[in-house]
Amino acid sequence: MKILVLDAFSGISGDMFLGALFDLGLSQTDFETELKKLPVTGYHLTVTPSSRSSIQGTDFDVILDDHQVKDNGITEHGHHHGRSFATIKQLIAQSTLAPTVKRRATALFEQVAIAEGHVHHKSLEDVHFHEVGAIDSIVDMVGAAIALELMGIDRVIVNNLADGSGTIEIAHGTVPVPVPAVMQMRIGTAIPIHQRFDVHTELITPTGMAIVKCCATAFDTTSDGVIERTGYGFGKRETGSLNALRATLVNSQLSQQTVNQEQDHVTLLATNLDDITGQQLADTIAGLLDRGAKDAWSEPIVMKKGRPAYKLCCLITPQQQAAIVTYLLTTTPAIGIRYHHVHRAIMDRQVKLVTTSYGPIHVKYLRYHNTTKRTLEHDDLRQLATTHQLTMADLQAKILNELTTMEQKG
Ligand SMILES: O=C([S-])c1cc(C(=O)S)c[n+]([C@@H]2O[C@H](COP(=O)(O)O)[C@@H](O)[C@H]2O)c1
Ligand code: NI
Repeated sequence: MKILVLDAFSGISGDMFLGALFDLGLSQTDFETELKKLPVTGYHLTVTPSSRSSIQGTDFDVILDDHQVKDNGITEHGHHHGRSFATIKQLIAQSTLAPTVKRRATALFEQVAIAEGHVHHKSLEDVHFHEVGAIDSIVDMVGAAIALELMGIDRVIVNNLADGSGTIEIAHGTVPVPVPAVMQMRIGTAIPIHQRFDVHTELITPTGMAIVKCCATAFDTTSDGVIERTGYGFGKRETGSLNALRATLVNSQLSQQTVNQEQDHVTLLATNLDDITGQQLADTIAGLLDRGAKDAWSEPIVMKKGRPAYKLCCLITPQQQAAIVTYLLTTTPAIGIRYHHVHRAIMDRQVKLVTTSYGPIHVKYLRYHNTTKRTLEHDDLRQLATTHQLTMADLQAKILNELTTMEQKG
């Protein structure tokens, strides 16, 4: 599973999010090919590597064509025109974008439209994105959904989310920070936001908040796995300190790689459930792994009165016990959780990205006293097998042979 961890110590905007994903390796060509599936013109994109505080990152910008800037939402008759939420929703629905991208992009627009509607006391149908803002918003929001899809992100975690303080001048006039649309989106959520009183401007824009609200599944948490890459997307505002969003790509399938001990102490939690749905069970297992469980699974059992049921289990550290028990008691029908402290014999693990003639592949090297093993990362193998039109078994044998030759050569 690929997890995107956003370190939002200087907030988040649509531009910062896309800048960070380009810095992580998102292809501009692939991104623009997808974006062109929407009939929107009058802009071009700039993706510029740059440096702030001596840190290399990426500046992303949507540049509007001249007539768009002059037009600024006013027709020659002096009337405001623009695209309504319904028009934009239809534009997305009628495109050839992937269904997951359509769903996510629409959800992002809906978040902003609902918030704007509340703040300005308009119905959802009456919320309009004025022409210039609409192009920028379409690129940022549809772009965010495209970027997550192209990068194969399964989960998003947001840490250290911060906003500034004071007031800013926008088209509406002087507004307080967090800006009204952001404040509105926070209603009904417990998304933790730290307000920085050293920064007297906006750090979280409405688009940034919509990305957080629609895409993030966990906040202020660590994620087990191998950190594959990290990147920085720069913000436009002068904040007096580094204005960047840091994005980190974590591969949780390669978790516990760097355990360098042969025995450890873990806690095994278990609960029997005869009233949980299959969907809830799968979500709970995903939620446990997301919260840092070393492993989580279910076992089919038969309970009293012949009831078919599931035993839900997970392995965690003793320090995680209180938080995970609370999670299970609040999100499942469980009314009690058994726990056991268990010892495990484990192999030393190290994961290396190895370049082979078939492409790069993660290899897990395992050792226990004199016993050694190595395994190839299944997802990488599947992807390379598709690329080279080989069966996975064939490709595995070829790559293992190549590794043996490499090792013999030293
Ligand atoms: O255009 C509108 S209606 C608008 C509303 C609000 C409210 O908080 S209400 C805020 N803003 C500001 O516009 C820029 C752009 O925001 P994006 O999310 O499109 O990047 C930003 O400074 C907002 O605070 C606009
Ligand atoms: Ni507004």
